Amino acid sequence: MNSKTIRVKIPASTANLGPGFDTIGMALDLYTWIEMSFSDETKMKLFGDNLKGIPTDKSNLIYKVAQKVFHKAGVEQPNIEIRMYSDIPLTRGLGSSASAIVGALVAANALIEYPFSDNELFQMATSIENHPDNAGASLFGGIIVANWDGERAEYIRVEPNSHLEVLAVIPDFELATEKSRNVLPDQVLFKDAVFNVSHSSLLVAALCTGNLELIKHAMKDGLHQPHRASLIPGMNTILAQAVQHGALGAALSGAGPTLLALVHKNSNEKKGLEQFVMNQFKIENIKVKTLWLKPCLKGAQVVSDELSHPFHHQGTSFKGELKS
Ligand SMILES: Nc1ncnc2c1ncn2[C@@H]1O[C@H](COP(=O)(O)OP(=O)(O)O)[C@@H](O)[C@H]1O
Ligand SMILES: N[C@@H](CCOP(=O)(O)O)C(=O)O
Repeated sequence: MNSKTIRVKIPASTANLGPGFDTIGMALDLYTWIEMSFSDETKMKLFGDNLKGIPTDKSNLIYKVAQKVFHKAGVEQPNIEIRMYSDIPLTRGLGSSASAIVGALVAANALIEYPFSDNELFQMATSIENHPDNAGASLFGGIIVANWDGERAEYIRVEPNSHLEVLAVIPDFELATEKSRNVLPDQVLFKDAVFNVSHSSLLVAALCTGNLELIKHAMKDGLHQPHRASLIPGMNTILAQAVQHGALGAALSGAGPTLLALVHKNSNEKKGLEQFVMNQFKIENIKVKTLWLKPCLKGAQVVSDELSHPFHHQGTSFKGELKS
């Protein structure tokens, strides 16, 4: 057993981008940090408010995913120490589970000297998370267009246009992905399928060519957002009117409840858009937090500089140890 400590920084992700259900994802500059090392006994320490309620025993997701990597590599159930901090809120549609899974895979793989390629990690991440767009975005950064047939995932990474900025509006209630998937129908009408194929294809073409003006026509969905609207009061109005208030396009982020607007970074309507969205949620008596984010170009990275790690910074968003 080696005595090194691996530190990994993993971006959040927004899935679907409207019509690209389970297909189009984008990494965002909001991060989870994981430290992993071999140890005499298994220990976990969680830092910061966002990880409240996460188990610190062997049922922990990071622990279980890391053990899958060790098992696949023929390393039998080592004890590990895990330390983790996250700025990504849980169950809000910003891919916290995918970032955790990707972080565990990357950290465990690095700890045992990289037996698995990035593509093998992508296959493992997708088979655990089930959403290749979240998993791919957290692993590779940028925009990921992906598919998953239940056995194998394919993806293409698209470089986000440098003018893109993102307004994330995060309601103060949780919505588990499972609950938000349970409201979806088993079957859809042919015309709704055609609507989504055409809009999703147009969106990918717009993102690939940097045609930001097309986004407002392309970022429309008839497959999942209408069914989820009852879970997010105010969503329909916001999505219908965001473009009039300066957004390039708007969508439910992942399974929600976060709403996401794509915005030109030089737009002079940013404040107005933010105010509009906050007002709509206020009408519904829902408290929200707004974050201006950028697409994250880099995926999960092993960080060698110990001082760049938030555990070692005082005065950042680090709030202290929760439990050990
Ligand atoms: N850093 C983490 N460590 C352990 N488990 C995590 C972590 N982040 C997320 N999870 C698990 O994933 C769940 C949230 O997943 P999900 O409902 O898909 O929402 P999200 O949109 O945030 O991915 C959490 O309730 C928790 O069980
Ligand atoms: N395509 C999935 C995306 C789930 O993403 P999350 O960030 O909410 O976990 C869906 O829409 O159900």
